[in-house]
Amino acid sequence: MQQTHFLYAGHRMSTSWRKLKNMVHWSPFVVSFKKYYPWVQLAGHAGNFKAGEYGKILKKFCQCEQQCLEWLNRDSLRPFVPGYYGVVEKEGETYNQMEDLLSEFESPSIMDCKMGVRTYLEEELVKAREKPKLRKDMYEKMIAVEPDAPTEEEHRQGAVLKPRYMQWRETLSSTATLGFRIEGIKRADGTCDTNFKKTKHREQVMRALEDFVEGNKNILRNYLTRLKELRIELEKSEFFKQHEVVGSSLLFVHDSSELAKVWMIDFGKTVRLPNKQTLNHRAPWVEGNREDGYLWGLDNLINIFCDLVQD
Ligand SMILES: Nc1ncnc2c1ncn2[C@@H]1O[C@H](COP(=O)(O)OP(=O)(O)OP(=O)(O)O)[C@@H](O)[C@H]1O
Ligand SMILES: O=P(O)(O)O[C@@H]1[C@H](O)[C@H](O)[C@@H](OP(=O)(O)O)[C@H](OP(=O)(O)O)[C@H]1O
Repeated sequence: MQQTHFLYAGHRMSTSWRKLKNMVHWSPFVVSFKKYYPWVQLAGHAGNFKAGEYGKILKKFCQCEQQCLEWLNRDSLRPFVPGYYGVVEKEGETYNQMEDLLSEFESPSIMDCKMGVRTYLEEELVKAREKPKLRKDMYEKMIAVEPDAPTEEEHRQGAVLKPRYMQWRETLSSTATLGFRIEGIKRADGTCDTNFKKTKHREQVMRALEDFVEGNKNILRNYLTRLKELRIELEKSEFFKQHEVVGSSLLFVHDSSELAKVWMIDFGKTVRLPNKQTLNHRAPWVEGNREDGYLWGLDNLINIFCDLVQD
């Protein structure tokens, strides 16, 4: 894999072009909507985004995401997802064009929370069993955080399977115990933190959230209201009932005017269930039932916000 060095967010990084993770892509471009401002990508794959039309961004095309965004734009969840504006070709690449959720804010603070108890699809598990693919990059990411985490065999191979890596990340963070995890935070002053791999316990999450809102109770209350509204809509949504929602995030955005909103983003691994099957998104996952724990995670998140508001 080709290695390269370059600067993002003021940090010198050494990594591959193909998969560049766990860093803030601080202003990969400037967007315009009433004003010009640097766009921020808190998580996800580098190079996935580009500036779109006025107030819009382009994300590398993924058919699964396109289908979800089209449906969601007609569903009761519409106020909680980015507006979708179709497929766009630019410089030989295909993109989904969507609303830039940052555009209505002034120097926004941003947080990405990955939802659910599971971050890989059941079909990924099946594939990994049929055709095991050893990942050296994931082994390296693993030992960088926990040198003793790999088994003897994994150490010998210098590689791990993807589901093994994903499960390790889930139990190291709050995904397995709370049904969500913080992926990254950008504060109003421009400082960023994507070092939440070991943020696992309720108290650690509470401290991170308090820090994110800088102790502002009005912002906490506004987020709590929005999260409760989202839960009501999720419980009614036809889309939500009929999909396994994995690897999707809630994007929290607020600014000093105390405007605070939350949207669902990233539907690259949100898959329609076969044969009219439905999920309740709270039942524990056992392989085959496809439950994702999304609502269980949202319940926990709402509980934590309630406690913070009352503190
Ligand atoms: N519509 C949007 N408006 C504003 N910011 C967005 C929007 N969509 C994504 N982002 C930013 O980009 C980041 C990555 O988004 P997303 O999770 O969709 O990318 P991805 O490359 O598919 O991620 P992953 O690798 O986790 O699948 C988010 O954390 C957020 O900072
Ligand atoms: O956050 P980390 O620790 O860097 O780990 C990555 C993270 O779990 C992504 O969600 C996942 O992409 P998908 O959700 O798209 O599977 C990616 O897999 P990948 O390297 O195979 O893209 C992992 O490397």
